[in-house]
Formats: sequence, C-alpha cells, structure tokens
Amino acid sequence: MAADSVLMPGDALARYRSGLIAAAAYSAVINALYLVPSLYMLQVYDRVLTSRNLTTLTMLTVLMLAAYIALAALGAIRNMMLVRIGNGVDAALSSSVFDAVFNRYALTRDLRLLGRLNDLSVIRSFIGGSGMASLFDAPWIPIYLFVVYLMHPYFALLVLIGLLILVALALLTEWTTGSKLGQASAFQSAANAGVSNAMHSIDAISAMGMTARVRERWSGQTLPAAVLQSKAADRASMLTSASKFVRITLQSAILCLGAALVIAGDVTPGLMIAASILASRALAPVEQLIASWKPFVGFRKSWAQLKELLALADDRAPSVVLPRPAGRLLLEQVSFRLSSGDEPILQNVSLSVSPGEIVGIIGPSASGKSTLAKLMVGACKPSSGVVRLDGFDLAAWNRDDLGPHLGYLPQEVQLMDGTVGENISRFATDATSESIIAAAKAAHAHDAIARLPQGYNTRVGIGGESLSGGQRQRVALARALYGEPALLVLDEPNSNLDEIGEKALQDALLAAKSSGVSIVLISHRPGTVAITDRLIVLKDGRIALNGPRDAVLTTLNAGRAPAPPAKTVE
Ligand SMILES: Nc1ncnc2c1ncn2[C@@H]1O[C@H](COP(=O)(O)OP(=O)(O)OP(=O)(O)O)[C@@H](O)[C@H]1O
Repeated sequence: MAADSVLMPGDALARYRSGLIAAAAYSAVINALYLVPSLYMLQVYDRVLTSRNLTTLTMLTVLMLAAYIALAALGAIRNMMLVRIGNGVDAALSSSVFDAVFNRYALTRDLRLLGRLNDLSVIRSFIGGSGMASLFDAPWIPIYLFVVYLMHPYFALLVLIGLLILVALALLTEWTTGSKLGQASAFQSAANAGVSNAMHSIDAISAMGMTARVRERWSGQTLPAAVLQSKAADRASMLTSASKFVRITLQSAILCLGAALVIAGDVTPGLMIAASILASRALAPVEQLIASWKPFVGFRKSWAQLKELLALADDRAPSVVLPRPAGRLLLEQVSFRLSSGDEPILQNVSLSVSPGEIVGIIGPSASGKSTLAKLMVGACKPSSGVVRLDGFDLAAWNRDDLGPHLGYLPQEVQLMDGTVGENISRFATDATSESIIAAAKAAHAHDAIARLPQGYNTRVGIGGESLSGGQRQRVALARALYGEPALLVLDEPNSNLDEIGEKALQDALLAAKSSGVSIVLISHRPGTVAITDRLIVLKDGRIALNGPRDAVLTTLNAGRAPAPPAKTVE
C-alpha cells in the first residue's frame, strides 16, 4: 500500500485549528476570571466593611467561589486540550519525519539528523506544556494594565515600570547566558557522538589499549561544557534573584503608593488592596512568558528544522500502485556525486539486467561498485540519469511497495537486534514460519540456522554481533531472498563465507536465476564469478568492460588494461 504523502508541520497543526480556537477562548475566560480576586477584595473592603452587611458578604463569597471553581475547571480542561493537541501534532508528523530522517540519512550519513526526531518531542512539549498556554495568556497583559490604569494612572505607571525591568532582566539573562549554553551543548554533543562512535570500534580500542585516549578526548570536551554551563548558571541565578527582588518590591511599592493616594483622598483602601492584587496578576503572564521564552525559541527552531527537512523529503507516494515488477533493471547514463561540486563517484553508467540473468560486477577497490549497488536498489538517488525497474523510474515507486520486490545484501551486513527469524522476515509482523523457512532454504541457510543455539529464535544482538561474520552473511542472504524478490543485488555476499557457505550461495543464486530473478553480484572470487552470465568491469566510476563473462575474463587475462570508454566484448 502506498504510504501517506509528506505532511508539513503547519498542516499538522491546522488539523487542530478548532481545538486551538477553543483553547484560546478558554484562556480568555480564565484570564477574565483572574480579575475576580481583586474585585472581591474591592467589594469586601469598600462595600461590606463600610455597610457591615453580612448578606452582601455571603452573596459575594458565593459568587467568588463559583468563579474560582470555574477557573480551576477551565484551566484543567485547557491544559488537557493542549496536551492532546501536542500529542496529535506529534503523532500526525511522526511518520513523515521518521521517513524523511531515514531517507536523508541514506543519502548523507549525517548523524545529526537524529536530532530531528527530538524536534518532534520539543514541539509536543511546547504545545502541551505551559509554553502554548502562556502565548494565549500574553494578550491579557495590556488588558490587566488597563484595568490597573482605571484604578489609578500612577498604579499603571508603576506596574509598567516593573514589567519593563522584568523584560530587561530576561533579555540580559538570554544575552549573557545564551551563547555559553549553546557552546556547552555543542561540546556535549560532540563528546557524546565521539563516545558512540568509539563504541562501534570497542574491540580494537580495548585490544590496542586505546581506552585512555578515547577517555581523554571525551573529557577534553565534557569539561569545557561543564565550565561553560556553570558560568551560565551563575549569571542566570544572579538575574533570577534580581527578578524576585523587583517582584516583591513592586508589590510593596504599589501598597506604598496606594497608601499615599488614600491619604491624599484619591483612592479608597479597597482600591489600594485590589490594585496590589491585580498588579501581581498583571505580572504573572509576563513571568510565564519569560519562563517560556527558551522553550519558545527551541520550539521555533525545531519547527523550522522540521519544515526544512520535510521540504527536502522525497515524496515517493505515487498515485498509482505499480504491479509486481518482473525485475528488468535498466540504468541510463547514471552519474552520482555526494554533493554538487564533488568529484563524481560514478559517471555515465548505462547497463541492463534481465530476469533470469546473473550480472557480475568487478573492479578495483573504490571504483564505485558498492555505490552502484545502492543506486540499483534506490538506497541513493542518481545525481543525473535514471535507474528504471520494468521501465519505471525507481523514484516513481513507493519505498514500502517496492521493498518487498527487492533483495539487497550490503557489503557490511548489519542485522537488527531481534531473532534470526525476525531478521529474515525483515521484521514483518504478518510473517509466517513457512515464509521464513522458505527464504532460509532458498538461501541454503536452513541447516546452518538449525545449528544455532535456538535456531530461528536465536537473538542476533545489536548489528548481529552474536553471530559470526559468515552466519551473518547467510542470514542476510535469506533476508534478501525473503518474499521471492524480482531483483537481487548482492554486494560481496561471500566475503566471510567458507567453502561450504560459498557453494550454498552459488546454489541459491542458480536456483533464483532459474526462477527468473534478475541478479547483480559484486564479487571477485573465481568460483562465484563462474556462475555469472555477464561481467561488468568498473574503473574509476566508469564502465570499462561489459560483456559475456568468458569474453570479459579473456580480455582481462590478456592483460589489456581496461580503460574508458566502455568496451562491449562479444
Ligand atoms: N558516503 C560517502 N562519503 C564519502 N565518500 C564516499 C561515500 N561513499 C562512497 N564514497 C567514495 O566513493 C568511492 C567509491 O566507493 P565504493 O564503496 O562505491 O567503492 P567500491 O568499488 O565498492 O570499493 P571496495 O571494493 O573497496 O568496497 C570511494 O572513493 C569512496 O571513498
């Protein structure tokens, strides 16, 4: 089935437009209700205490309680709605982001792409946390200020000064700590990436006593990170204390001003207390906004990064699901370079492979064989030219639809943590034991798997480390043959095989050939080369020779150094 097309962050959020409008409406009512405490205080002081009327006090208290209950309930509902919207946006975007990260990583091998998965949780937490709520509350700052102004313009002036000082302190915090925290996080990520990289070479590192050097490199990056972090923390705590000072001083300053105004007969004592309560309420959204500033900056950054990633995403979902291919592979003038301006790894490669044909690819190290294999299975895209399967550009196939028809055995076999059976079935949830065993038998690997401690249920460990190199290759061949693919591309499938394994591989390939599979085989071993029908010699990224196996071998053995342009040997 074709996967959904790529969803952009804005589209995902737009799906929750009505929820967001409702949350904004709840916020308006919540903020209006926050006026109740000061109004209550005003009435109690100026009306109840002067009239000594208990009925009025009871009525006011009942109204106040009803408002507080509504405030608590609406606050809880709004927060629950925002959490659900955050989760919904995350869930809606997750497949597009996951696919985009994987497809892009296949092209660039850039591990920083993993951070894009983290961007999803940044966005979810911002929408579902206090960040989004504080954006909804922000428009109320001027409204509160206006109400304070109505009480007395001097009160409003004082609150405004307090607000400006708080904002200035927040900006100062960001200005003095932001770059330090950024540098610290860059040091920390470099340290973590270095350790995870070193762990891939753990055997060589421990055998050759390199642990201390790896540790020194790690601590050389984590120590500066800690120093920068503590410098930033020192400044941040000084500025936080300054903000607290401004807040409590402002509260008392309002009372002081209020008292002076009461003495002058400008305001009532009730208004003085109400203004003091309202002033702290007016400051609350500003403080919330300041607290949410960092998450907001993070949210905007993550949002922009996901937009950029998804805009580059290869939307391969075709409108028509193509039928099962017969396996006719055609490369037309294919060139490949890692990025524009780089030297091409492959240049103007044209070739074809027919169903039931085994085409061998040989050539010196670094001549581009593995890159060619990746292009043939769509693991990377040509910089120019087209790779066609049954006449259709590979890019026209949806990866999820095409995958089952392709079998690929990469040069460095990496199995995923799971059982042998799960790896063979490519982790398909609907795989049957019969289909797994059929693939293992087709790969002539069933007996070898039967000898493993728990047979098909043996866990292979991360990368397949609990299997030997040869066992890994045999399981990977079974995985490539799972589901009877139409095209099989094998990159040095025998590099770790013993004689028995090599014979099993040859038998498996001859059986696949006789059932009409198109096979591309990168291998230099004479026994395996002997089962190919045609041979292609790659040199410096170009086809140097292409023809029937024996004719190509004769040309090579005659010692005539192959040189571009490609010769077709008959
Ligand atoms: N991701 C990459 N980043 C940088 N260079 C790359 C990358 N992939 C391939 N290359 C370069 O492209 C060239 C061809 O590599 P490729 O692995 O295709 O050669 P090969 O013929 O399979 O080599 P070998 O027989 O040694 O496996 C090499 O010079 C290699 O350094």
